[in-house]
Amino acid sequence: MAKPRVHEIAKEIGITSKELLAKLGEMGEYVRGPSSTLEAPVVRRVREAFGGADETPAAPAAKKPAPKAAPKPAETTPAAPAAQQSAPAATPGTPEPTAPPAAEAPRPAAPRPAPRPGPAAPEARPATPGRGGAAPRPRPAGGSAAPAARPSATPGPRPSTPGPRPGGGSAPTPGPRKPGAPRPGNNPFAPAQGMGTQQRRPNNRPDGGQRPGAGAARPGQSDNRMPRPGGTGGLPGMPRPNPAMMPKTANAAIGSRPSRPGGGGPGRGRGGQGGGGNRPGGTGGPPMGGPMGGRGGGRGRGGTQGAFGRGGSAGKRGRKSKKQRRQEFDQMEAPSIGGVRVRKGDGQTVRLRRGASLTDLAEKIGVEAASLVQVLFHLGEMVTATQSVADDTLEVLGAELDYNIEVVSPEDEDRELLESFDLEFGEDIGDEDDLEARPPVVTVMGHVDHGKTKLLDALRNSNVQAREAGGITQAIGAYQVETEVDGNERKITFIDTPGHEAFTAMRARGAKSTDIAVLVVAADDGVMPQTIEALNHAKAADVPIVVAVNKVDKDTADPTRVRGQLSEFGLVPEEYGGDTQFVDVSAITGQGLENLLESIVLTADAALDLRANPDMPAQGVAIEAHLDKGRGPVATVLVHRGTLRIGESIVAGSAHGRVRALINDQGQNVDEAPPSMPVQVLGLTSVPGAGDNVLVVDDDRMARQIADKREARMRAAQQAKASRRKTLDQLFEQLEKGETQELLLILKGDGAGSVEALEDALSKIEVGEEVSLRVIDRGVGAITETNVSLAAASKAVIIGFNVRPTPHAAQLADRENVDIRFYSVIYSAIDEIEAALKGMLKPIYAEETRGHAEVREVFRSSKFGNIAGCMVTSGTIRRNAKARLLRDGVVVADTSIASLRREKDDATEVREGFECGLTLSNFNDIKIGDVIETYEMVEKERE
Ligand SMILES: Nc1nc2c(ncn2[C@@H]2O[C@H](COP(=O)(O)OP(=O)(O)OP(=O)(O)O)[C@@H](O)[C@H]2O)c(=O)[nH]1
Repeated sequence: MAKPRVHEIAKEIGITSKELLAKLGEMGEYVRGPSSTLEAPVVRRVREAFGGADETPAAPAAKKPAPKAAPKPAETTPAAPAAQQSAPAATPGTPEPTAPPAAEAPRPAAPRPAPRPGPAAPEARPATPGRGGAAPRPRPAGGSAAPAARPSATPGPRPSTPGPRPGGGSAPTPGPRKPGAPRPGNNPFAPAQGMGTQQRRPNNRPDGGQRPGAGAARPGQSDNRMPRPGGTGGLPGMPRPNPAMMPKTANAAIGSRPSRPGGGGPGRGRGGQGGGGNRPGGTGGPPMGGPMGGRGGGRGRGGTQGAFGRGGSAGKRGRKSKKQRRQEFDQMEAPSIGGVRVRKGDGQTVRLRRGASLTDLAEKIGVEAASLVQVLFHLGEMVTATQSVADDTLEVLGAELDYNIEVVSPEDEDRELLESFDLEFGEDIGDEDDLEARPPVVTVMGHVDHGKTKLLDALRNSNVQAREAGGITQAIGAYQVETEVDGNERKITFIDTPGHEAFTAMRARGAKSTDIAVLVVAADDGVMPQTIEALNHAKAADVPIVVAVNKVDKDTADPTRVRGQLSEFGLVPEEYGGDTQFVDVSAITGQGLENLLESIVLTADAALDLRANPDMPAQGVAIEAHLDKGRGPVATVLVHRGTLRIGESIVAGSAHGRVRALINDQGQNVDEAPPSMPVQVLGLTSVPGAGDNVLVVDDDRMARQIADKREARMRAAQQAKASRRKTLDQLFEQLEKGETQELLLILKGDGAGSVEALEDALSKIEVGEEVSLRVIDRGVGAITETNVSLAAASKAVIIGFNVRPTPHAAQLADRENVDIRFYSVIYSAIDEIEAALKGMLKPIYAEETRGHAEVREVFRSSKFGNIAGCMVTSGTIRRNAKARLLRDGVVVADTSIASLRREKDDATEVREGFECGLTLSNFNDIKIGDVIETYEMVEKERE
């Protein structure tokens, strides 16, 4: 059963393999090489073509039309030839998709290319009919052909495929395809017609893939289809009339595109129906309503097969599963939102990360991202498919489509991220026995001017520990004081940033940095609005409150009143039977400070279980961070659990690094920081944000990976925010104002010092108020992909000072068109950037009127809208020129000349005194008497 190979047949015929391959090519058979095998029908056709006897039994000589025809179709079905011819004929008319097959020349009408309806065509048709499929053939007409084709084709071919196919049905049918030259596969339309399919099937050729459309049609598969009973009749396609299919998704929606010439022919009209319409081949299909239409239409060439397959046989190809079909059907019935058809959901929950794009959503709900873009557009927002979209926008869109969009919170997302590294943040490892008491962390809040800062200073200065150590307290964002309670030395950590805003901002970032709130109320002023606000913030965070009634040294102080006032807000003093500690203090005299410390400790003991496992990789929160000259990024970390040590790899938000040094609140270097101890951490590669969580991980690599992922996520979230902010209105506003231009820079240097120095120097550049410079990121080390992505997203320029980009970063920069400038001398960097800034000074433009035209007539055109018949009354009117439409001297529209005609010809310019016809971009409401004024914005020299 071995199939003959090309070189064998070539030898048999007496030609070279190359010649035979060329001939096969002409016949539309794409065979890979001399050792490729050939299917029997092909062999037969080849022999015929070379005057040999047709050995194939199946192929009834009769059918085969002329030698010419013989070739192609044969592939598949020997018998088919004749039939196919018909098909081909039809094809001719149609445009050729791929057309490689052109070669088929032999076929009547030079298959594909030629639209010409070969004489053969007609004949062919007839043939088809016979097969049952006849009717369909309508193709001849060309467009309509499609439909017809399919049916016929299908039917015909299949049956014919006697040989190969089992039930081929009309086994005898000579190779239908042949004739028409344009084998289905080759024929662009084929898909629609179904011819293609068949052919493919028939062709079991190994090389099937080569066929244009054929790829899919594996021989075997084809066969399968054929056999199908239903299919056989030739109406294979017909059966499936399933309209649903036609409308393939996207196409369906749009559906109406006019059909391509080829495909559409007659059927076109219908084309609209199915998405198929659009496709060349497809078009035809739909009309038929037939089965094929559906498929073909939707998938385009390749798809065709599937389409047919269905009808005929097995859907094995798998082109479309039932589910897919179902989807298509759904889609077809999908409601139209703003003219866009998008399949709706059923209230399902779809989880999306913050900053997800429409493409992400589209993937999850199985629709085209482009449709979502359109739907969103109709909902009033313009975003691209890949742009990050704001949470609420996603939710609104989801609601519109009947999906419950769940935007995964940053906290959840971060938890998932850490989990992927087998890390867990926020929990102590081990059991009860591993836990040890830790100092409470306190935040001081209260109304403005009630003495928060003063109190924090007083507490710090009263710090016994500091005094004894002789250290100088350092403002590192937090400090610890010691106090003796019941004979025990107890520590308390104060966060040095007073105010509930900072407290809440951190909390909003998921950082639980405070155990107890000290609410400062000036005794002379009493409870004030921000006192209540602070109170509410503390309550919301479920943090116990200690009230410091301050300024009791003042004559006007009335501590009792404060107690009474706060009682009304639920803070009842212990002395009144409540459970809130009130302490009278004076930040000035130091009165009551020790009592305050004691109350804090007692409250912590009474209300909280402040314990942590000190023997685990440290976890905490960055409460402050900045870029220090010389030391690089410095972060003050409050350790929550575990003990932070020098040399450990840490990740802090999207920053990472290895702990190079730890400095306590007295400026002393320490080797480790246990729970609740604030320390400055040196060694990070970038500056984390306040509130970022900090954790020690196994190694630098893991730290970097986590940091990079967080960075990417943050960027996406930022883009989402930014994108939301940029409405058209705002854009216009910006344009109109044109006041400021900003040069965004990302600085990368070989050391924190040089980066600092560069930033410093840059900040001193001044070229006027119109332009400014902003460093949006800086760092030490090579320019990374992260830097480039940020630059691309922000349209920033990267300055590399004695550093180079990594290979990947360089490639990305190329791709994204990111400008990277390298310097090794700080002054040349400054000079160049200064020049760049000057170059950004907006050019000055002035408007110059070019011409006027008066509307004398308005012609309505279904194709172009309203066309203004004008007389140019001054200057010239140029196509594409900016234009205003004035009505009674009032500007009704500011647009441009979309098209311009003089008489019946397109014109680029029409001068004064001539008549012209024109249309305006996006403006249709033209009336007689309107005046169209064209103008140009001309750049003027700056002085
Ligand atoms: N007499 C007296 N004055 C105080 C006391 N505490 C603070 N002050 C004064 O009150 C004023 C405000 O004190 P701050 O510590 O700046 O108050 P704050 O609450 O931090 O103010 P903001 O930072 O503006 O919210 C300053 O002039 C302090 O000197 C105190 O106990 N007694």
